[in-house]
Amino acid sequence: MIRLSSNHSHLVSSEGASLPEGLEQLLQRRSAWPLGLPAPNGQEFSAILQAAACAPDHAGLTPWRFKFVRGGQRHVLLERVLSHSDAQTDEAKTMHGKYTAKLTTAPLVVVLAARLKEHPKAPGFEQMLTCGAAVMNMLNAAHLLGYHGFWSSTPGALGDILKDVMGFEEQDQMLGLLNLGTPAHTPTTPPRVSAEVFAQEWV
Ligand SMILES: Cc1cc2nc3c(=O)[nH]c(=O)nc-3n(C[C@H](O)[C@H](O)[C@H](O)COP(=O)(O)O)c2cc1C
Repeated sequence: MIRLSSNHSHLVSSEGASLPEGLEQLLQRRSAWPLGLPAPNGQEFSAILQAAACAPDHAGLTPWRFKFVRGGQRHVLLERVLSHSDAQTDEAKTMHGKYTAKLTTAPLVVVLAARLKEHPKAPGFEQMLTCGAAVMNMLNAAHLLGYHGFWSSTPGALGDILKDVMGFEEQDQMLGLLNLGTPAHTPTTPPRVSAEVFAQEWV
């Protein structure tokens, strides 16, 4: 059994034994930006994608949809995005630099979407939570493989443009980008919030 340590700063087993290595590793996960090479290789990325399928999924609806882009193809995608009619407004033009950074910094970019269905037992919000869990599983899988990830938004028109350019379906809701790769320097990050802030035993 896992419990809070006496100073509530970390988790220990009830016997005071150290945690399983996998959990110790999980507790070290941090996002990082910017990301560069190396990126997960094909086999590693397959495992990362498969981790999405381990998300809890009420009624087994598989409500997440991803399209990914890597290497030189990121620049092909960027060109299609920047030349899209929705990217020609004055407002959108001010975002071109941001779109460029978002799509071409990390070596592997997964474009995330939710494809929700009507279901009598699994309402849309549950399906959306499943999508979040699927992405979180991918972040954790990447971390366990020694890479870093960064989940980022698609500001302005970027989400809708990617939806169109990459061939998502009309009903898909864009959920941002999962960037994968390796930071140039190990990020220094603040400590995590203590579990007692958000979880109390009800007695
Ligand atoms: C859906 C979603 C979108 C996000 N978009 C951005 C973003 O565009 N820019 C940003 O700085 N952080 C964004 N974040 C937060 C980062 O992904 C990251 O969680 C944050 O920097 C904290 O790092 P940590 O994961 O190590 O706690 C987003 C998070 C989520 C869940």
